[in-house]
Amino acid sequence: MAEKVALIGSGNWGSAVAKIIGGNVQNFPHFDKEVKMWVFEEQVNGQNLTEIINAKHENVKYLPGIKLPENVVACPDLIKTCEDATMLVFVVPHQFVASVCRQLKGKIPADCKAISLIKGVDVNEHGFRLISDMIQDALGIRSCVLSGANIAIEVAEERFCETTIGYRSRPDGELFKQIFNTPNFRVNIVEDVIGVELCGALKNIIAIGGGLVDGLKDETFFESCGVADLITTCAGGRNRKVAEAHVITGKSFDQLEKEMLNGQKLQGTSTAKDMYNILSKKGLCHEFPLMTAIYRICHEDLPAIKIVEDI
Ligand SMILES: NC(=O)C1=CN([C@@H]2O[C@H](COP(=O)(O)OP(=O)(O)OC[C@H]3O[C@@H](n4cnc5c(N)ncnc54)[C@H](O)[C@@H]3O)[C@@H](O)[C@H]2O)C=CC1
Ligand SMILES: O=C(CO)COP(=O)(O)O
Repeated sequence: MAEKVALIGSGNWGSAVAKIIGGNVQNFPHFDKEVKMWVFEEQVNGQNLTEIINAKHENVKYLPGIKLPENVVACPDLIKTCEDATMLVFVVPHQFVASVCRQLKGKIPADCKAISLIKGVDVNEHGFRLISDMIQDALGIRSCVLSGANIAIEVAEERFCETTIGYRSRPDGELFKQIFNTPNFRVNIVEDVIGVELCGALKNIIAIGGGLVDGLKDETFFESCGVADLITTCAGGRNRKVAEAHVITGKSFDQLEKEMLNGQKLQGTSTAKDMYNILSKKGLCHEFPLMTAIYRICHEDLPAIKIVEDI
């Protein structure tokens, strides 16, 4: 039996992946050539968005300027979009997943498979749940996840990038890879749904922080002395080289400095000590947990793994 893909969502990212999936299903004999895409219906210039998409093969509101393959068919009815599908691609903003799942509950065959491209988590009074678990719990089907360093318009313009699929069952991971992988959108699959999904959800909070900091930042940080030097030193400098060797060999920083640097001097270890002395005198260590943890690893035999726990 042919696999049939349905897309649940048609926003910026949903439309970009519709372009990829619509193209890929045509390359394999075991995929049905039609890909239905559920569109949350709305009016654009007095016309239904689904009708515009099906006439122009373009999501003029959420991904303007990008042509979608003609086998991608926009559908305003969620149930009709999914009723004959064997592979569901969830790509709605995370706040709408619960209502989508409620509508689909009991209407999806048990042998259907899902993948979530959604970056977010579901929080309630008992704690939090992965979106892929929400889908699994509601529909009784297995769900993979896909997440990566992917900006919708860049992917739609076929600029090179990679992405990660996390699977629970390897055949699911391999099957979903077939509908996403292209020469310019390279998919790697890993057996770690939780890791892939949490990376995608939590990075969005840090992205807000990144924007806030950029907004506040003194221009000096954009000179070579700022972010550029930070990236350079973390990638190729002596401080990072010796710190990595400390983890791998278990030897002290002083010993490694002698063994590896042939008389050259590490600056980070002594500066960490100088800064720690100032921070502890001023009672500010708790406000600088990264600097404090690094000082303790360098000078107080704190295990390196504590860099994660202490911050
Ligand atoms: N845009 C991007 O570059 C990327 C987005 N993502 C993730 O993909 C997920 C979906 O994002 P986008 O496709 O960008 O969507 P989007 O940000 O473009 O969201 C708008 C979509 O939500 C729909 N919508 C509005 N009200 C709704 C409702 N009540 N019920 C259901 N749908 C409703 C709209 O019709 C539209 O399709 C998000 O979790 C996002 O983090 C992941 C990677 C890249
Ligand atoms: O997930 C994304 C990049 O990986 C898209 O990020 P934004 O939702 O902030 O545009």
